[in-house]
Amino acid sequence: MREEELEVALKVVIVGNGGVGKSSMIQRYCKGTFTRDYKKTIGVDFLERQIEVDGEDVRLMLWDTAGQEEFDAITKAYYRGAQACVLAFSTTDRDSFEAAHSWKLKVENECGEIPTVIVQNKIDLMDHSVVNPEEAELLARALGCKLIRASVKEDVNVAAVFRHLAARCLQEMREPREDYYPSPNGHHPVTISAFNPSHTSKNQNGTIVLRPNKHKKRKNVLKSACRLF
Ligand SMILES: Nc1nc2c(ncn2[C@@H]2O[C@H](COP(=O)(O)OP(=O)(O)OP(=O)(O)O)[C@@H](O)[C@H]2O)c(=O)[nH]1
Repeated sequence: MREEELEVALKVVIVGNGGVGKSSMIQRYCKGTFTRDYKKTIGVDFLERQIEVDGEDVRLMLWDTAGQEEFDAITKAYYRGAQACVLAFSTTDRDSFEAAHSWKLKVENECGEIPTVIVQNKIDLMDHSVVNPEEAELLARALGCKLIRASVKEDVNVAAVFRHLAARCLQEMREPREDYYPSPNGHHPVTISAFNPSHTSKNQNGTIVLRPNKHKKRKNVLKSACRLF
């Protein structure tokens, strides 16, 4: 298998206060549907979608986590092993905007620094906005993240969020290429996946599963994973 045939699987967590549109975003992106009903997420949910980025197949595994605090203890266990994060707040919910810092910290505590996009959702309701544009930009700058304004309802910029994250992750994976050690028999790994949390292993199909250690920076995780081969 040649290097350019690597398949990449990325675990992405979607976080943010209850009602900001996390489940809707994943449904929109993976199923192309939108519903006006609000059914709060209990614990976590999961959907996936395959896309092509820079000629590479990328499998995005999207973890929808409950925004309500009552589920905090359950959801944070599911952050582990995530390689990218969508941090969402709602245009019409001031609390959700102000909670962004603490969501960022919660994810950082479990995953270290991972590529994160801040999504200001519900921009179709801009007339009722409680967050001014400069504030949103300041927040993104303070957290060192890209800000994307989106409307899941109108399907504006939803795909852009996931495409951006996938591209960032691919870029990070390519960075340590000079440290990439081929296996003793000269074969390269078939698949790189970050689906499972903690440490690195190879499954029966020859798929390489990256299992980042808690608090470990992703780049280092990738480096050590590559060194195994
Ligand atoms: N107007 C508008 N409504 C939206 C948009 N996205 C989601 N909604 C609505 O917002 C409500 C909450 O959406 P959910 O996707 O359930 O929110 P959530 O963040 O998953 O909530 P929890 O499961 O409690 O964490 C639903 O009634 C959606 O229809 C949007 O872009 N515009």
